[in-house]
Amino acid sequence: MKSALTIAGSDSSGGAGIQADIKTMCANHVFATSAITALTAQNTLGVTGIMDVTAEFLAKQLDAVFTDIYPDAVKIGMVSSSDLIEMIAKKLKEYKAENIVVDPVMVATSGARLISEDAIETLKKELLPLATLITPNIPEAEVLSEMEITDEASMVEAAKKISENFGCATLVKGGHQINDANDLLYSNISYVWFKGKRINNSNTHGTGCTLSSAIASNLAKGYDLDTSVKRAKDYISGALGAMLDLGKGSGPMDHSFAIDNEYTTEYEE
Ligand SMILES: Nc1ncnc2c1ncn2[C@@H]1O[C@H](COP(=O)(O)OP(=O)(O)OP(=O)(O)O)[C@@H](O)[C@H]1O
Ligand SMILES: Cc1ncc(CO)c(N)n1
Repeated sequence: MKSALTIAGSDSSGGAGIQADIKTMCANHVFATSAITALTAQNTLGVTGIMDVTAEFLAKQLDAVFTDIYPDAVKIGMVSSSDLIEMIAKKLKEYKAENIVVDPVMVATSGARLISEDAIETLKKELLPLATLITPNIPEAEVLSEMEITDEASMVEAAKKISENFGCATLVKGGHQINDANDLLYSNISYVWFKGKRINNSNTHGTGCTLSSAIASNLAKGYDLDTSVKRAKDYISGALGAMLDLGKGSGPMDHSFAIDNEYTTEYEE
């Protein structure tokens, strides 16, 4: 069985972060290992507390995983401080990690800030150049490209800028669009749209974490980038379309849809 490592924060409500990543990897038939960057006290209404691990303890987790169950892909999510980002970059280089998907998490669905201002600079300098793929949502793509995104043409322009600046592929996610949910993949000087029908479901807690973990899972299984994004887009559409409604705010998605219905057949290896 292939394995994927998630380096991310814990979400006590189970909808985003490490918990979403592990559920997604499992449902995509990949063994999930983890290195936790922070604990968050969080539910569908918001984040009430964040406690970072130390860089030394993060390094211990990464050493434990890389020296034993070497990952076929790595997904990186919430990393709030510069010293943690620097440690991750150091370890990814040391262990020659491959298939690295970076979800540049900045703000939670509920609006809470999950990265410090100075850490954004470290992310750009140290981590993004190591990525195979970066998966910003529209506000994150605006920060990384230093331009405004107002339509599909500016999504393409921003994705191109990010790819050129950091030397990797970029998927600008369209979850924040008004009418559509179209994601744009820019890689090797060309681009492709992954068109999604917008699902009328306000329970979108953890969509970004889930999508990036599904992409990492498919890369771990050996699919090329385009196919991995296509399969991940199908997965997120299924998980959102299952219309789970838990909690008092923007609730989590249903990962068991992939186990319960014919979707399993498509994803069986
Ligand atoms: N209502 C929706 N209907 C269909 N697809 C959606 C919807 N909302 C988000 N998506 C899809 O979910 C994926 C994640 O996109 P989104 O832009 O929501 O990421 P994000 O903002 O990083 O997520 P998060 O809320 O976890 O931070 C994308 O593939 C996007 O197209
Ligand atoms: C731990 C964690 N990571 C990422 C997100 C982004 O959705 C979140 N809300 N919580």
